[in-house]
Amino acid sequence: MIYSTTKEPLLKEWTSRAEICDGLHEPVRIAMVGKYTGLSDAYLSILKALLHASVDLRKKLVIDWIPACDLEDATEKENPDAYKAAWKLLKGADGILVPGGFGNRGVQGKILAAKYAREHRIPYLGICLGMQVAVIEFARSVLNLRDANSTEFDPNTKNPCVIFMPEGSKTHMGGTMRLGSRRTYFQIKDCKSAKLYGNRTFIDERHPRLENAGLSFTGKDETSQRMEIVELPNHPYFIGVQFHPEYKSRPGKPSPLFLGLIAAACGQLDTLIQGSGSQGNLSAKLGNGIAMEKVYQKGTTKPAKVLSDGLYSYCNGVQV
Ligand SMILES: NC(=O)CC[C@H](N)C(=O)O
Repeated sequence: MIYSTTKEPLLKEWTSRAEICDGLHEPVRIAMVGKYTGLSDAYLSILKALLHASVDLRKKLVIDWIPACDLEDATEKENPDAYKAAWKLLKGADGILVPGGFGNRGVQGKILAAKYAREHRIPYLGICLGMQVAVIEFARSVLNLRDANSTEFDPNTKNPCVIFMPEGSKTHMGGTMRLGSRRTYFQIKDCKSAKLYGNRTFIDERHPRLENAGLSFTGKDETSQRMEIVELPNHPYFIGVQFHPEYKSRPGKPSPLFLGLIAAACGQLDTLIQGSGSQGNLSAKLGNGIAMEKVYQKGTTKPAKVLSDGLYSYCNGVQV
């Protein structure tokens, strides 16, 4: 019975992606500044999302793992070699990603990474905690609120710029988070994140909080109480999101924000954004079901023709 219904597996899409992936040689270096850098599986969804986006843009993904603690002043004294190595990697990166996380350890290093990205105009994507540290850093450095902090790290801070949600637990890690797929409404049309999501008025992304002033809060929840997306409008690419876009990234359907990071890291963000929008036809199918139709040749900024079978490139899990 089974034989009569089984068809030839359709592997063409997968094999063509794998072939393209194997042939990629132009590197894009992304610094992953996290807490569990010795255990890459801790960031598996993010690695896959980075891979989906870089293969789509025909770049060979190189991940530079940077333990956030190693960027901190204390490490300079205790372990100068680790400190030097961490800063060398950060300074050599084309783009910086600060993923989600909990607890105090490494937070100062993540804040320093966000500061470096902001001041040196390096493309930055902050996810959840990565968004929160970007906001804390902005409040401290730009708004001069020296003790600005999240109440998760300093419950007594006079300048809380990240707060516990009133309905969540204040005692359990993770009790602070919104869970599942939630709607985010774009507040500003002319921002990079809205353009990358095809100029839609809202998106549904998955969560596993935030209030402030100064940065551009380009996406909020349906109550406009919770900040979901922050951007620095005058920076080449500096975006923080409270949700986790990596969960919706798929082979052939890369997450728009990861595509944006990789494109910005390669100096191709304008080309990518120009191809998006209701009239536009960017590359491949983006997350959230947005259809995109062009792919990019490696090393060029010109869209290339779609693969012969109309499918897009990907490889199955090769990590550098
Ligand atoms: N997923 C995360 O990065 C969580 C960030 C932060 N610790 C919070 O609870 O809001």
